[in-house]
Amino acid sequence: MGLKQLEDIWSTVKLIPFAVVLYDVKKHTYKANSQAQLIFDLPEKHTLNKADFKHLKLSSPESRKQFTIEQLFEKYLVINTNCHVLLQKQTKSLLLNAKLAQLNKHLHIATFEVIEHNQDAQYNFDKIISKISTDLIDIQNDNIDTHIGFALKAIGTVCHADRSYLFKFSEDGKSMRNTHEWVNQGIQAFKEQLQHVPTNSLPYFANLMDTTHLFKVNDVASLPIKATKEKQELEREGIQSVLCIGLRYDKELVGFIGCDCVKQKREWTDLDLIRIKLVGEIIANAFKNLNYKQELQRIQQQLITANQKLNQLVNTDSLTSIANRRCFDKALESEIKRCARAEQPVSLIMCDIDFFKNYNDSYGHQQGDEALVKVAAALKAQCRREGDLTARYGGEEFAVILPATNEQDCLQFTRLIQQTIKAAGIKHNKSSVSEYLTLSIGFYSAMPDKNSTPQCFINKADQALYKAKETGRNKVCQFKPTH
Ligand SMILES: Nc1nc2c(ncn2[C@@H]2O[C@H](COP(=O)(O)OP(=O)(O)OP(=O)(O)O)[C@@H](O)[C@H]2O)c(=O)[nH]1
Repeated sequence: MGLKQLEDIWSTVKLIPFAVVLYDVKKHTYKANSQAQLIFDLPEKHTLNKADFKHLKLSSPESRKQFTIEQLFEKYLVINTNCHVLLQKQTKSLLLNAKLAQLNKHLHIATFEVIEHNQDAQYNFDKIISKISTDLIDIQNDNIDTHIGFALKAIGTVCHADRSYLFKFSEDGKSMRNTHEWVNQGIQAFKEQLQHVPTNSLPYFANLMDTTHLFKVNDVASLPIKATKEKQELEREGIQSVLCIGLRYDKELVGFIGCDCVKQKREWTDLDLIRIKLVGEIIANAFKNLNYKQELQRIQQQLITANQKLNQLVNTDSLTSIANRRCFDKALESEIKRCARAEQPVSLIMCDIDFFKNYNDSYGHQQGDEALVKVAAALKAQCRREGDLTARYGGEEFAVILPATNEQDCLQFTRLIQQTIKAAGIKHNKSSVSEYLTLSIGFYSAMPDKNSTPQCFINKADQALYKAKETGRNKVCQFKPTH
């Protein structure tokens, strides 16, 4: 082909109102009109070569496979004369609709139309998708609606729709409900009206959803006769084009995600389909995760409650509901250590009901039990400071741990115990010390050090209690070391 002929062709085709690139297969040279120079950042040269296109990153938006301008002409022309090309520049990316044609044996032509300016950060689809998936991965029940709202807005905007939404089918599949909706400015929302839509009121739609999980209508006006009900409903909502994709949960169809075009019709592209499907799958997965998470939380809570109950059970005396011996042993050990570190005294009181055998014999074992409950409650009521602990040590013997309490304060405390028991007025006609039930009390107060043991405290308080019993009962004795 002569140069003159080429220039003649170029002088015409460069005027096409799109970006135009001409490729001379034989010479491996290119021509680009001013729009193509602008879109591809090409130098304003009469003839270009491969090197002038080197900075371009071209890829297929579906497969992400990269190719050069040469490959676009040579390979893609054979496969497809009409394709989408993703052009990535340094700061932005553009989605182009490319149309390729062979003008003659040596001359190929490509026109490019920008169909999407992806540079707007908010709607860069990749960014949106990664944001939606990250947001929805660790979703909590209280913010799922916000994230779904964002995802619907994103997909609606990216697919140039006026409305996007989620629908859920009822358990029995007999009705559907619009759960989330995004509408573009000036577009009427229909969510409130679409809460209990019987599935059989849209049989054509329901059948397609069931079988293909897809309802794609580029022009509502051209819906077939068998879709009359759907056509009526879509026209009532002012919809010109609609695309709905089924959502599945454990292989079961649970709902669908969809986009409507109201202001103008849309030829839904494969890319629209891929994108809506992707967002739908992310949302369906989020619901799945949320369900798992809620179930897990419920089980965890049950375990925590069961554990708390168990803990309470193993540390509580079943008759008196105060701390049992096990709990006492743990508490005494830790209080001794804590007071040793804080250089504070610890007091241990041991109390034993006087003539309790006689009490049981006289009033019966059951009333004996009731007396034990009353004594336990009276002792517990005196323990008002944090760390104080009353425990049933065994049988009719009780112990009180008073951390950070010296011997004077402990003595005062034992007097209070005596008064409280007296005030309880539990009749005991078989006691030789009083007509009421009384306690013998022994205590030991000391400043613990790192070598102090619980056993040492127990032994000494016990010795004091023994002394109280030996020397008349209904009295308080303190352990004093003999020098
Ligand atoms: N009702 C009842 N009695 C109990 C319980 N645990 C121990 N006892 C009784 O408490 C009595 C304790 O008797 P002893 O150890 O002889 O002492 P005491 O009769 O209180 O005499 P002193 O301690 O010497 O004043 C026994 O008869 C036990 O059966 C209990 O849970 N319920």
